[in-house]
Amino acid sequence: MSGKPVLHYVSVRGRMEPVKWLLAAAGVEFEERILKTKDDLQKLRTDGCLLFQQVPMVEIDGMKMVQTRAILNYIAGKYNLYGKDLKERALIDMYVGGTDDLMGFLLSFPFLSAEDKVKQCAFVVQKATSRYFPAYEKVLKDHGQDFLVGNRLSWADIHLLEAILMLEEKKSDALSGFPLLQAFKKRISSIPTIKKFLAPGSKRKPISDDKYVETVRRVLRM
Ligand SMILES: N[C@@H](CCC(=O)N[C@@H](CS[C@H](CC=O)c1ccccc1)C(=O)NCC(=O)O)C(=O)O
Repeated sequence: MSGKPVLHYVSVRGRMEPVKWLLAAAGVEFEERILKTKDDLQKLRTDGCLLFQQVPMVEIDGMKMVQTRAILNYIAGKYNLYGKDLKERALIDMYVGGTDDLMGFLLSFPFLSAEDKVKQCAFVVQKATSRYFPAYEKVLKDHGQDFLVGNRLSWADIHLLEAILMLEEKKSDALSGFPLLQAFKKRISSIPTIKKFLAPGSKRKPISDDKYVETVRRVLRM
C-alpha cells in the first residue's frame, strides 16, 4: 500500500498550489518536500526523478509524476472529482481550462516589478470580471445546482474557488455583481475538507513575498 503523496516543489504557490487544493478537498494527507537550494533541484535531476528536469513532481502510487495537468487529472480521477462520465469530464475540463487561464495570468505575478504588478493586477481583474466570472455565473444559473457539474463536488468547483480567492486577494470586491458566485464561494468554502484547508496552519501557501521569490529565483535560476 503506497504512503502519502509527496509533493516536490519550491516555496511559492506557482504550479503546485492547485495540486494541494485537490488533495486537501479530497481529504488526502500529503507531504511537502520544499526545494530550498539549486542543489536540491539538481539532486532530483541527478537521481532521475524529473522526466523533463522540472518541478512540480508528485510521488504518488509508486509513480514520480511530472506535468501539472497530468498530476491533476490523475488525482481528480483517483478521488472521484472528475465527473461520472465522459460528458461531465468534458465540462470539468472546459471549466478548469478557464480557471487555469485566469490563474495563469497570476502565475508569474510574484516575479514582476512593482510597476508591472499594478498593470497585471488591473489586467487580471478586468479579465475575471468581464470574461471568466460572467461565464461561471451563467453556468451556475443555467445548471441550477449547487455545483458546476452534475450535482456533486468536482475538480471544477475546487479550482474555481481557488481562482475566486486569488482574485479577491487582488480586488476584495471582485465578486460584486456575481450573486451566484458569491453563494457558490460560501457553499464550497464550507465543505469540511476545504474549510480545514482554508483555516490557519494548513499547507495552503500564503501570497508569495519577496523572500520567497528570491529563493525560487535562486533554485530555478529564473
Ligand atoms: N508544463 C510543466 C511546466 C513546469 C515548469 O515550468 N516548472 C518550472 C518551475 S515552476 C515555474 C517556474 C517559472 O516558470 C514557476 C515557479 C513559481 C511561480 C510560477 C511559476 C521549472 O521547473 N523550471 C526549471 C526549468 O525549467 O529548468 C508543468 O505544468 O508542470
